[in-house]
Formats: sequence, structure tokens, C-alpha cells
Amino acid sequence: MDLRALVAGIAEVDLTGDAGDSHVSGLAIDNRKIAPGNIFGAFQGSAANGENYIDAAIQAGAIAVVARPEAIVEGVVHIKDDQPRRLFALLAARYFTPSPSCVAAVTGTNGKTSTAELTRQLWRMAGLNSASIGTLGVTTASEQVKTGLTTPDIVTFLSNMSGLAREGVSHAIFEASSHGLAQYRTEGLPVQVGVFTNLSRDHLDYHGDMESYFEAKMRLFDEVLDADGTAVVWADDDEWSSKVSRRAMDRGLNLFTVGEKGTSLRLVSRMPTQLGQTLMVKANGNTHRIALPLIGSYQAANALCAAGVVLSTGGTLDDVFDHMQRLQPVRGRLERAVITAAGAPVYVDYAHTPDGLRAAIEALRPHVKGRLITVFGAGGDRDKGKRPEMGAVAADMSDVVLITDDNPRNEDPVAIRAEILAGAGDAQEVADRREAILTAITLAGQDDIVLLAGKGHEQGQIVGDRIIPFDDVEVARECARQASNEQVA
Ligand SMILES: CC(=O)N[C@H]1[C@@H](OP(=O)(O)OP(=O)(O)OC[C@H]2O[C@@H](n3ccc(=O)[nH]c3=O)[C@H](O)[C@@H]2O)O[C@H](CO)[C@@H](O)[C@@H]1O[C@H](C)C(=O)N[C@@H](C)C(=O)N[C@H](CCC(=O)O)C(=O)O
Ligand SMILES: Nc1ncnc2c1ncn2[C@@H]1O[C@H](COP(=O)(O)OP(=O)(O)OP(=O)(O)O)[C@@H](O)[C@H]1O
Ligand SMILES: N[C@H](CCC[C@H](N)C(=O)O)C(=O)O
Ligand SMILES: [Mg+2]
Repeated sequence: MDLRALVAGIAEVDLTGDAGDSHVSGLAIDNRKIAPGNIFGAFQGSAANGENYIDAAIQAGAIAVVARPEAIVEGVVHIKDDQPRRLFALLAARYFTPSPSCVAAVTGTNGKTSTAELTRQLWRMAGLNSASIGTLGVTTASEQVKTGLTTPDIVTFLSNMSGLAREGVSHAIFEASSHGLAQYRTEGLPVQVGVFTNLSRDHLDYHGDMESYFEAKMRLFDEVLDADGTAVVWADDDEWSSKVSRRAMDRGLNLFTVGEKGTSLRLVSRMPTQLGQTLMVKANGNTHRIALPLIGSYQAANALCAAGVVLSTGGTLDDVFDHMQRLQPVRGRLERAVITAAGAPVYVDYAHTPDGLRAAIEALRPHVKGRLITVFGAGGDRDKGKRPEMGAVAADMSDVVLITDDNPRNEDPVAIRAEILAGAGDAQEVADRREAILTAITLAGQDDIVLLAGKGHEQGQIVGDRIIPFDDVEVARECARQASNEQVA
């Protein structure tokens, strides 16, 4: 495609001479990734100003630069816009084609990865070639490739979407994080369904306050979703659900509400069983019984949101409810890592917000006869205000709490732990995560349950710029072996 064709109808650009005839060979938002013939997107970011790299991008062969009108672009085409990220996304979407014919997006503080993964599974069980893009990476039926972020940058996102379509994927769902939405990382391709799971405290370091955080999420329904699309809304978030539904209705979207207060899929009752739960769900006037093989009300919520997506994209009630009974667990979400020699199950969960921690503990509580022992920390370079709140939730709802490290990044781990401890009453502090896990496992008796929260599927502990290999599930198994050997010795 030449530059003239790429910008036509999207941007007003001065293409005097033969500039419009240049062949566009790709797009990049980082000058270090520019190849000859690329278009460079120069954006002002939170750590750097991309406009400072315009000259370097041109040196590397950029033929055009998308940037604010006031940026200085010399010698190549300047594609000017006050919102360069938005305009760049539109050009990238025209470049990276085709895309899967059916695309859905999920936003919310917690439950995005789970809802995306469960939707992918339900589509697949319906015989569709499906994929998801999110925290776990790009996932298809046969492989998983990490991207590093929940919502990848726009070039990675759109190039992956078109790659999936070329491989035959017809149905794709992606996680729209608030950072991703605010930075226009997922624009340009048609999105038929948007899901809202819930909103609670997280990422206030970036968004400032809850209203701004909420508004960032609402871009999904206000702008990203197709005008004739469907909003699947979890109806039981008392503070935010009705606001989301109203936004969706104001824009004339189809509304599909799910939950105890939902009307499209009404959760009538929920009974925990040993390895899962029985849901009674009312839809189209009939009540259906679903044996969901996942524990915890939060997993029921995510599974019902996933059902909402599939039902909004052509699935039938009977099929979807039947398939829900065969869902596989999502990696690192209430994953049972091991049962200790004493008989205590050890669960790994990705809870990294106060509300997530509450949800994970509530999920396990019906299964605890003795004590619930919770081990967790909080990530560095992230919202500090959530730390004492997480401490308070863990202390109020667990019988024993061990505070440890979770990705300190560039912060002092001692200070992070102190901030959690400020809300956590008489919680114990065990700095080293492996030692904390071993302590919990050694403490746990046959009626107890251990919860290792915060890292879920993660494979490393981020300390400064280093990533030290660390997998909660593996470490739990190793510690269980060690504790058992020490008992025998
Ligand atoms: C705060 C944040 O969201 N940062 C992300 C964002 O940075 P930014 O746009 O502010 O960019 P910047 O680093 O300030 O640089 C500005 C521009 O200059 C360019 N640049 C920069 C340096 C250089 O040498 N050359 C160059 O061209 C950059 O490519 C960028 O376009 O875009 C970058 C490029 O895609 C990301 O790498 C970066 O992720 C950082 C590492 C990060 O930690 N992000 C986290 C907070 C994040 O995005 N998390 C969300 C939510 C997680 C969840 O709750 O699920 C996610 O979606 O993962
Ligand atoms: N519907 C829900 N309601 C409350 N808590 C939930 C819900 N779903 C998940 N959680 C909690 O949040 C954790 C993370 O879940 P998941 O990975 O699905 O969320 P996410 O929104 O993708 O998170 P991230 O923002 O890191 O991408 C879970 O391990 C669980 O503790
Ligand atoms: N996507 C979330 C993941 C947090 C996971 C936790 N282990 C941490 O490092 O804080 C974030 O970037 O805030
Ligand atoms: Mg996620």
C-alpha cells in the first residue's frame, strides 16, 4: 500500500511531489523498531516523549511521522493531529488487515483475563476457531505467546489480530485495560461486544481518582465498541454497573445484563460443591441448572459474562450452558498447586487488589474447616493506596496472614511491606516469598487451606530491572516436599 492510499479519508496530509507514492512497509511507535519505509508514531508518554526520537526515526528510514502539529518533523511527511495516538491507530488498522470477523473486548478491574479465557473456551467448544489477547498473551487452541502487557501496544495488538485472522481465527476476545484504553492501544477494528466485569480500586497512580479510572474504562462503550454492538454488563457491582448500563443505553447499544440483578442471564442461586458449584440461571423465562466445575462466586461471575459474550455472538442457550459444565480452570486463578503432606490444599490466585483478595478469600472460605492462611504482597511502581486496603482485607478475612514480596520493581520492598502492614493488624512479615510460602505450608494442618495471592500465572519476581524466575505453583510444590521431608527427618 502507498502512503496516499493509507491516509486517504483518514488524515489531511500535504503529499506534494511524489511523497504519496512511497510504499509503506510497516508502522512503529518506538524509533528502535523503525525499518525503512515505516511510519513512526511519536507520542508524549509518561516516561519519555516520543517526539524526541523523530530525528532518529527518520534516520532509520521512516517515511512519515504521526505527531502533534507543534512537533518538528523535517524532511519527511508530517501527519498532524492533536490526538496522534488515535490517528495512528486508525492508520494502523487500515494497514493490518484482515481481522477476525467477530471481535469482543472485556474491561473491568478484575476478571478480564478469566472472562476472556472462558469465552475463548466456550467459542471453541461451539466449534469456532477462537483466540484471546490479554495478560496471558496471545492464546489460541494450540499455543500461547506472551506479549508482556495485558493490552499490548497498538502495533503488536493489530498485527497479532491480523495474524490470527490469517491463521483462520474467526472469533477473538481481548482485554481492554484502562491504560490500553487511555492510550488508544486497541482501536480501529470493528468490535461487536464489550464486557464490563466490575470496578474497584487499582491503578490510581496512573488515573488519579476513581472517576477518571472509570471514564478511561468507559471509552470501550462510548467509542471503541461498534454503534450497533452489545454491552454485556455484570449487574451486581452496586456502585458502577447501573452507570455502565446507562452509558450503553444512551449510545443505543444492545444491553445484555448478567448476575443476580441481571435480566438477560439472572443468577437465581449458587451452591458450592466440593470441586465446583451448582448455578441456577434464569434466561428467556426458563430456569437452567449448570454444574460449573470452578469454585467461588467470582468465577461464576466471569463464566456468566463469558456466556453472555457467546450468546451475543450467535450461541444458543442449551449449547452454552452445556459447554459451561466442561470449562477448564484458568491458569493462576484459584489454581490448586498441591495438597501438603498434612492434607492442606494450597491455592494460587492472581488477586492483586483489595477487591480481588476479598473475592479469592470468599471463594475459599466455604471449603475451610480450620484456618485460612493467606500469603501475599503488593507490586512496586504501582498504586500505593491499595496496599493498606489489601492488608485490611486479608487480616479481616483470614485466620493467619503472612506479608511478603511481590514484584518490588524499583521500590524498596521493606517500605512496600510496611505500607501493607499498616492496614494488616498483627500480620506476620516474612520478606522472602519462598520462605513465606514454606512457613505457611509448615503451619498448615489437615483442616487448613493456604492461599498464595498476587502472582497467579507469573513466572518471575521483578526486582529492579531483573526478573528472577519464580512460579508460585512450582515453589508451593517444592515447599510441600521440603516440609514433608523435614517432618519425616
Ligand atoms: C504507564 C504505561 O502504560 N506505560 C506504557 C506506555 O508508555 P507510554 O506511552 O507512556 O510511553 P513512554 O515509555 O513514556 O514513551 C513515550 C513514547 O516514546 C517512545 N520511545 C521511547 C524511548 C525510546 O528510546 N524511543 C521511543 O521511540 C515509546 O515507544 C513511546 O511511544 O507504552 C509503552 C509502549 O507500549 C509501554 O511499554 C509502557 O508500559 C509500561 C512498561 C508499563 O509498565 N505499563 C503497565 C502499567 C501497563 O500498561 N499495564 C496495563 C494494565 C495492567 C492490568 O491491570 O491488567 C496493561 O495493559 O498491561
Ligand atoms: N469477577 C470478579 N470479581 C472480583 N474479583 C475477581 C473477579 N474475577 C477475578 N477476580 C480476582 O482478580 C484476580 C485476577 O483475575 P483476572 O486475571 O481474571 O483479572 P484481570 O482483570 O485480567 O486482571 P489484570 O488487571 O491483572 O489483567 C483473580 O485471581 C481474583 O482474585
Ligand atoms: N496487571 C497488573 C498485575 C499486577 C500483578 C502483581 N503481581 C504486581 O506486580 O503488582 C499490574 O500491572 O498492575
Ligand atoms: Mg488480565
